[in-house]
Amino acid sequence: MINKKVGIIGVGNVGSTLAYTLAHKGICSSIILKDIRENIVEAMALDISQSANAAKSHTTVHAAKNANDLEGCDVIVITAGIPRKPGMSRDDLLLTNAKILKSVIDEIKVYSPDAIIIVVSNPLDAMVYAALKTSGFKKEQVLGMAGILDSARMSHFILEKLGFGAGQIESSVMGGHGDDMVPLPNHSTVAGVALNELLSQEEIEQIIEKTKNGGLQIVKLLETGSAYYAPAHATSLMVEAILDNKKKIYPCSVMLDGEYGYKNVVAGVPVMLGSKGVEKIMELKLTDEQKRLFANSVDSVQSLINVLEERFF
Ligand SMILES: NC(=O)c1ccc[n+]([C@@H]2O[C@H](COP(=O)([O-])OP(=O)(O)OC[C@H]3O[C@@H](n4cnc5c(N)ncnc54)[C@H](O)[C@@H]3O)[C@@H](O)[C@H]2O)c1
Ligand SMILES: O=C(O)C[C@H](O)C(=O)O
Repeated sequence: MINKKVGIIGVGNVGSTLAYTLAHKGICSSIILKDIRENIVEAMALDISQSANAAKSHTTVHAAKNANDLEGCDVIVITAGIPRKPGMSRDDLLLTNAKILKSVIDEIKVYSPDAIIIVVSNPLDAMVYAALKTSGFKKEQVLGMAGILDSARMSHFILEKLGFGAGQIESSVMGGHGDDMVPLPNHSTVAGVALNELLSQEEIEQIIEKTKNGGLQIVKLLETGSAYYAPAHATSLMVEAILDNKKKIYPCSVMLDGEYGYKNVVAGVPVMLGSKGVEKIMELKLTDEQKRLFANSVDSVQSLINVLEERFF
């Protein structure tokens, strides 16, 4: 924890909630916030710093005045970009957010070339690819947050159906963070009990569909943007695992290099996180049907990458 610095670029709903969460967990010595909305980011930094002081946390929180305030970050989280609104898919954000991401990466390259980068902006997997490509950083150094969120949503829907098991549900979701993500019921348990011993196949299918639509459900209700409490908490777990070299295994969006039979494409898979970032990719045993669904999801990410390659890079 000593002398660990976290940068958050994009201090809207997810970024500010993440800053608040990290400041209260006290897992880093300083947090630096950067956004194009200068007054807003200053207000956020003041408010979050004051709440950290109320909580007697030793984490300091500041707004970046200049890009060089990002110097020496151990981890930088990128949430800069626009969220979708009702009627939009995450993929509709592709070119707008890629442009924003590139400008952010240009600064990180100069001031924090050794930072581990966690991308949150959507469409997530394509943004991780864009961050890797524009930064030229090692593939271990750049990853995306989505799998922890999608798994938490699956746990929520399992709990909703069962009515018991709160805090004891382990769910697993792989693939791209899009409409064809791949929930894995056979790798999900309640206090170690297999899901199919607790729920019928039909109930499990309903949970899978609800999980895939979990983000959209909130977008429709909010009307002005997308979820942020669960995304921020999920990101804080990744930051913590990296800062504390915890070697925790979480589903994260990473560049595949032969794992699961794919190369040069990004998708969500279980990853060991430590101070070097992505320290290991774990290969789960998938059924033939899950392999087919994963291939489908990877294809969707690949088609976004193809658009970036043709129209952006
Ligand atoms: N990966 C996931 O699971 C996940 C979950 C939630 C949200 N998201 C995505 O995260 C992104 C942010 O969501 P949000 O709800 O916080 O949106 P938001 O609109 O509340 O915040 C985005 C912030 O980015 C800032 N910004 C824009 N351009 C910038 C730039 N060049 N430099 C610095 N800051 C810049 C904006 O000023 C704004 O404060 C969206 O793309 C959303 O789709 C992803
Ligand atoms: O749904 C969205 O657009 C935001 C995010 O990807 C989510 O899943 O909550």
